[in-house]
Amino acid sequence: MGCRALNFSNTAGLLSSKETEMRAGRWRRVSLTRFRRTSVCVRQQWKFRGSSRAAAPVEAAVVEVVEGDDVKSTRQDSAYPRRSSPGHSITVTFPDLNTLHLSMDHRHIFSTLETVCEESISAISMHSGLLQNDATSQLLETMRRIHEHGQAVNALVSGFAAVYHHFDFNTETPANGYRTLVKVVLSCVLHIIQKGRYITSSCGGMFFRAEHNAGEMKAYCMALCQLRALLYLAQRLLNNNEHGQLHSLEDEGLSKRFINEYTSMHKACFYGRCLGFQFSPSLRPFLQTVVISMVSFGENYNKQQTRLGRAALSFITSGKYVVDPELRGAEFERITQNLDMHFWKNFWNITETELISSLASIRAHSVQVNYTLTLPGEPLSLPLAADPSLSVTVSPPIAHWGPGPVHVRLISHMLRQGQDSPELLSFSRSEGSQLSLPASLRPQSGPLSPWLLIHFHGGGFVAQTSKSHESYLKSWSKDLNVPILSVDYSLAPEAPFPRALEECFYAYCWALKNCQLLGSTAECVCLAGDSAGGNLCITVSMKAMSHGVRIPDGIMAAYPATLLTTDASPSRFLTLIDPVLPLSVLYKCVNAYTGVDGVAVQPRQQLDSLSALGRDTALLLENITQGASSWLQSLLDRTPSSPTRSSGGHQNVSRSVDVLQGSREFPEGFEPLRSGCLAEIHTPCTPIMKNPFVSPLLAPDSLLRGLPPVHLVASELDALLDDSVMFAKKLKRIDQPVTLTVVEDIPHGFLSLSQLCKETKDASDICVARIRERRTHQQGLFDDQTEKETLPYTLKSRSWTLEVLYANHIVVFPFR
Ligand SMILES: CCCCCCCC/C=C\CCCCCCCC(=O)O[C@H]1CC[C@@]2(C)C(=CC[C@H]3[C@@H]4CC[C@H]([C@H](C)CCCC(C)C)[C@@]4(C)CC[C@@H]32)C1
Repeated sequence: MGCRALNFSNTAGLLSSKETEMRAGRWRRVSLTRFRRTSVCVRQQWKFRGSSRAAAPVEAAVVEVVEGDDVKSTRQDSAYPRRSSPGHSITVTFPDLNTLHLSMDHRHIFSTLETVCEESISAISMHSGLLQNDATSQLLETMRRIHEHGQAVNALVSGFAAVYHHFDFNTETPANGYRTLVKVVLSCVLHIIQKGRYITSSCGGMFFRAEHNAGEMKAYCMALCQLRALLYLAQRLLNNNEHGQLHSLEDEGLSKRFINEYTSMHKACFYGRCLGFQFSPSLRPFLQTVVISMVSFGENYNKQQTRLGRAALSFITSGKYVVDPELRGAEFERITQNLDMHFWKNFWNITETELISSLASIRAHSVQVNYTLTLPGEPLSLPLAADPSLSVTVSPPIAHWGPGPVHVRLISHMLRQGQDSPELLSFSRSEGSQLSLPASLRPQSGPLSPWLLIHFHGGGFVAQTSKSHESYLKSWSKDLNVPILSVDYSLAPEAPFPRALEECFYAYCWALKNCQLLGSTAECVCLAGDSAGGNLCITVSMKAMSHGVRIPDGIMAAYPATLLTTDASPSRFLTLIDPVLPLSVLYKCVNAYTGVDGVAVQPRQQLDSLSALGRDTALLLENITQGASSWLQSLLDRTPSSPTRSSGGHQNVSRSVDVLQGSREFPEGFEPLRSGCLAEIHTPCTPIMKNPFVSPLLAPDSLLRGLPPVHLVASELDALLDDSVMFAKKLKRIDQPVTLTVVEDIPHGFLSLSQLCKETKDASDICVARIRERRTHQQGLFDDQTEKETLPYTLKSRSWTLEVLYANHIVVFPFR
């Protein structure tokens, strides 16, 4: 058989032939290998033209072909037995199932869900007949529940779909928390459809693993039930809020009630089998690794003294969480609800251990300059922006423990003038091997760059450093051909607000004054930051305005936190299901930064890393022995009725919280699943949280007017999406220059994951392009001939291509 195109009438039974034709232009041809006379198989190779989803693989699909060219039915199934016998090759036009829901009406999805439920119920009943065992009856019960949830969720989704466009930033950027919730629900339903189809078609087979499939379905059923609860909460929010407003700013009581609900709701199902179902498939293995590492680290957290020791022990105990997703989910829920801030600081800083940072640096670009510097805490005199003949004195950071130095890291792809000057080197800290190179071995220094990028890292104000963000900064320095100064501000809870802000502002002013030492003429200075760092970019600029010093030429804030109050918003409901930012952890960050936890304030101690490493290594052997025995012990101890396990169970969970029974956030007859362990969320709403320098979204217009152009790059599946949407709207309302780009399918913190897959790399490239846009504005800088000659790798020519690509990255949301 030669190559020919199949006339395909229905994909996964979800598209009508008319729609199929309409969307034909979006499909590409893929090659299929023929297995038997009537079936063909395609694996992980569907691509969607011109979309950021381009590389998203889809699990295997089986297409059944009847006579001629017509496809009778299609199934998607990762577990479908694949025979590897070589066969004929045919070509079929096939859409990406991942993008299918983008082009579909949600009603269609729900009617398919209904059919799938009915078909699977009758197939299971038919095949199991009188010999129903535990697993098959569980499966039947689960399908019935899904059917019921599906009907209720369908009505809710229709309600949101009718109004959610009112909350968008503009028509080109259709994104807000309501749309996100709907998208997450539909993604869950599509997973159920896919698994349901498989069950229907294979439950009669000899190799059908009823118990495994019942477990999978049950997990998705629980997820759907909890998502239904979130939709009810979001519906309340929608009814309560003013037109176009996403946060419940006017009603603190409502947020408190939501938080009470949240604390008791079951979450483990989102961290077990369904972990990261909402994200791009290429990220799921990584998320699994992070969650497994986290629970193993958490289990050993109180037992061990050192980070390295804990890491080794965690590695050993992680085995049980790999094989048992329910146990993993329950443990993750327990950890996120109860462990203290220091656990998160330690775990989030795990990337700084020698082993992980050297692994990460293997793929990172190499740079000629990577120095850590300590800026002395001395007053600076800077010219007034309004009248440069006058000057203003900027005092060093003083909050909480008086004047002190500020730590920074200078990263530059190429060595430039000033960067090897004795004056700069006098600020250097021990790290940075290039500094010790004899002059003869040092690369020749290039010219000063006309611009400078100042970076503030994320990490919830409590964790991470410029080093954790080094890998993407190195490639930015190359792509943008710019020196980058990343600030290692002091972290909470030891250093609450305003210490970090003061340090960042001081570093900004120092860089303006000493730009030549950093290899720049500072004709164009941009600020960039992610998450908590995005917040600092905005607040540092506000501080520059209020001090009368020069403001930066542009801001690029990736998924920034702009509102640090406890107000609910639809995207914030994602914290119930998000493995990266669970609500209880966010609260701990906010409380630490705003000083609510009242931890004793003390200057940051710089640990002598060499002696720490020595001590770590000494304890490592001891830990490994202990770890191995404790893992064996835990395996022996495990019984099916152990308390941790039972919290993942359907029935146990729903009965576990009597206190909240009868709470009426939900309609009669519905109750979400409850958790076995309550989260401890301490939520005082203090005035400091409303301080505009903590929550710039609440800043009066007068404080925001005069800000430089702000480029926000947010993630559609991020709990902080609404923070970006509302901040962009606020700036637009007062005619401030602002752009909002929303990327799909990747979580909060995607910059830290930019080496992981194409989607995160593309998102990082968008951030680069947004920063580059500022430079494009400064035409003069671009025409600098010396710059072009000495730097052949400048990506000026590529920027056009990228700009075309970006248009596709702006979320095109289908559910209007
Ligand atoms: C019920 C509704 C009420 C809603 C009320 C909401 C109230 C919330 C209020 C305010 C919100 C704003 C608070 C401040 C937000 C700050 C956010 C903020 O800055 O969050 C960052 C926190 C660190 C992190 C999670 C992140 C990004 C990347 C992550 C890193 C990626 C890889 C790293 C792993 C450790 C690597 C492991 C390797 C291994 C295989 C062992 C990992 C996960 C470390 C943590 C970071 C985002």
